[in-house]
Amino acid sequence: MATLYLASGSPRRRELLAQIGVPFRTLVLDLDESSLPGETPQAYVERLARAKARAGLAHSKDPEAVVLGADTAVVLDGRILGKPLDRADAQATLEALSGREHQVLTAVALAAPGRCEARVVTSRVEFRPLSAAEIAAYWETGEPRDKAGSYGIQGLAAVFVSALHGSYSAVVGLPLCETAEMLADFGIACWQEGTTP
Ligand SMILES: Cc1cn([C@H]2C[C@H](O)[C@@H](COP(=O)(O)OP(=O)(O)OP(=O)(O)O)O2)c(=O)[nH]c1=O
Repeated sequence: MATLYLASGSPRRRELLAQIGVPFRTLVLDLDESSLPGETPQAYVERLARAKARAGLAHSKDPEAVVLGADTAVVLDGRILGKPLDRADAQATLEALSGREHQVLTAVALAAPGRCEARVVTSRVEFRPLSAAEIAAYWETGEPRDKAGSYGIQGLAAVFVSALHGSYSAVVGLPLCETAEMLADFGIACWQEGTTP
C-alpha cells in the first residue's frame, strides 16, 4: 500500500489535502525557488512542483512512497509576482493588482519510484480598485508576508476579490479536483472511494 507524502511547508496545502480525506505525512524541504532565464510562468511552476515532489521522494527513502509537490505563482502581464521581500514590495505588488485581472498558476506534481506526473491549473482573479490606505492596513495584518502575490484569497484579502474564474483551491495553493484525479491515477483513494475522513 502506497504512503502519500506532502513535500511542503505550506500550512494551506496541509489543510487543503486534509480536506479531501486522504491520509498523508508531511516532509519539509528547502529548495532554490529562483526562476531560470526566459522561463515561462507555466514552465516555472511545473518545474518547481516536480522538483519538490522528486526531492521529497529521495528524502522519504520509502520504496512505497508517492510524493506530492506543488507551486503557486501570481502572474500579471506575463510577469511573476512572488512572495513579498518587504513592505514596499508588497505595496507595489498590491498597487499593480488593484482594479485588474491577474492569473494564478498552481502546479501539482506526484512522484513515485520511476514515475513523475504534473498538471498546471490556471485561474483568473479580478481585484476591485484598492486604496493606498487599505493596502497599508493590509500589510499591517501580517497576512501578505508568506504569500505569492502578497495576498491570501482565503483570508482578509477576500474583500479585494471581485471575481474568480477557475479553481478556488488552486488559488489557495492546491487544486483539489485535479489533485484527486492524479492521486487516483497513482492508486490513492480520496473519500469517494470509501475512506471516510
Ligand atoms: C495567491 C495566494 C497564495 N497563497 C500562498 C500559497 C502558497 O503557500 C504560497 C505560494 O508559495 P509557494 O512557493 O507555492 O509555496 P510555499 O513556499 O508556501 O510552500 P512549499 O513550497 O513548501 O509547498 O502562497 C495563499 O495562501 N493564498 C492566495 O490567495
